[in-house]
Amino acid sequence: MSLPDLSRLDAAIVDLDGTLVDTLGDLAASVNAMLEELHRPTLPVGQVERMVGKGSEFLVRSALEAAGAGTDLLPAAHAVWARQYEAVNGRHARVYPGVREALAGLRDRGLRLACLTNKPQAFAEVLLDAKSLRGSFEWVFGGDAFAQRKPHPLPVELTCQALGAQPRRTLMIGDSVNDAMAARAAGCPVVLMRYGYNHGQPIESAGADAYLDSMAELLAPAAGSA
Ligand SMILES: O=C(O)COP(=O)(O)O
Ligand SMILES: [Mg+2]
Repeated sequence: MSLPDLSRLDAAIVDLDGTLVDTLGDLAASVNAMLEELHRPTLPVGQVERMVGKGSEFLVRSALEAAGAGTDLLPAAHAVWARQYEAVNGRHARVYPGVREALAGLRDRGLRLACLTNKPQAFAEVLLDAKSLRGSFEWVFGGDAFAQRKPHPLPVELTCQALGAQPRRTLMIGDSVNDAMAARAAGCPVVLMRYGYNHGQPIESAGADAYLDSMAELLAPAAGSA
């Protein structure tokens, strides 16, 4: 476990769901509203949690499978989910402790910041605005911004380019193995938050440089405080 030396970094790329904002309440509410509309059984929140992090198509497909529905419903179901999510986006969501402090501290130290999420771009922009986080980032890139999404390295490489930073000097901050795999393959150091969503798997096996309980630990690693 080695915490990054901020003086050796020019930029940071920050994941959204499970890293900046706890969005599980909105995601579960919208998935279950979709299933109800499709006359399917709803799912426990803990089950929905394991489906978060690989984008909305994966979320909807996994929910349909878990509810015993055929994936031939996928395009129509995704449209239903998107309408439901738009209606609740931000309502049950909360910014994790330490996030605002960490973003301000990273910016104060001269790091350029981008948010890179697998959440659809439009929903990401609305959520970040609603939580007064949009202004912290020079760029916001959603799961539909590029030809590939995390865990593919392409979105990380293109975000580094947008920030004008070399991958080895750009820290990925995430909560799941998708963030770690994308960062590693792009050549970025990576830290993962323990509080997020990792498909029901232990986060410590995700291959990060460090695992944190609060993003604020990046600013004062010795204190280890939130
Ligand atoms: O929409 C999702 O799957 C969540 O995406 P994120 O963890 O990359 O922000
Ligand atoms: Mg995430």
